[in-house]
Amino acid sequence: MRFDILTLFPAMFQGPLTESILKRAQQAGRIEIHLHDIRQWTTDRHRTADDTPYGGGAGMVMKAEPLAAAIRAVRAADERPGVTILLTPDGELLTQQIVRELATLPRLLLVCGHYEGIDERVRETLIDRELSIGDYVLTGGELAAMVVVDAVARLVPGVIDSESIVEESHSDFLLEYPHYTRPAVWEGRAVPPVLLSGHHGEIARWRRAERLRRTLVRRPDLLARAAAAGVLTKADLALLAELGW
Ligand SMILES: CC(C)(C)c1cccc(C(=O)NCC2(NC(=O)c3cccc4nocc34)CCCCC2)c1
Repeated sequence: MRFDILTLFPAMFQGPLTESILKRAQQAGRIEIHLHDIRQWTTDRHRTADDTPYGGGAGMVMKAEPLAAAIRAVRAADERPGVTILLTPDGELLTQQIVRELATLPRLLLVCGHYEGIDERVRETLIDRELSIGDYVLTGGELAAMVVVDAVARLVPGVIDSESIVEESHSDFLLEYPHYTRPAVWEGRAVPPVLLSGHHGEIARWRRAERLRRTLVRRPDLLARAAAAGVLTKADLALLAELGW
């Protein structure tokens, strides 16, 4: 899978995309990540990629010409068809289901807004899909792009060993069970005995119950989505009924 990231600040991506899993995945050729500095497509002496907003007001807006030229040039750089996504607070909220869908594509182009945003006419003509990573104010779309790359890349075959990808579809909806490791007692706090019992069936049931209970308590909205998606088993529903759901 190929990721193309279009940004005014390519240096921001050093680190998250050059370390650990994403670095190894690139070295193994499972994914390609290409960074593109939108400024490369400016044509004036000052390499102007942003300008003052029509209608006045504070801040700057990213100009249409350089950005459109960048998108068109990057698209043409590889024959694989790609989806051009604008990271924006106005976008559809990113969920694991959307991540799964994106991970099936051969190519993603991620456009990062900065300053006050991009010229609307680029959104109308060259953006296929708009995604948001959440409801808070950011200084740019770059971190959002990194989140998308991280979440999508880990689902690309061979990027992480399959057992650590929680394959069941309910992993899109249920929180994790609590994790413990040595020592068995830490500052007087013991590990739940079932986990030391060696009874793998009981351990699986305990973990499942913990996922359901925690999701019910902390994220009932996710539980509702799980139910709507039909990923809860009869046993789950019985247990949730016991918990008062
Ligand atoms: C109601 C709400 C969400 C708080 C809000 C309302 C109005 C503006 C913002 C905001 O943050 N504007 C700045 C801006 N943000 C983002 O790019 C961005 C933010 C959040 C999630 C994202 N996912 O992808 C991109 C995201 C970066 C600079 C270029 C203009 C966009 C936020």
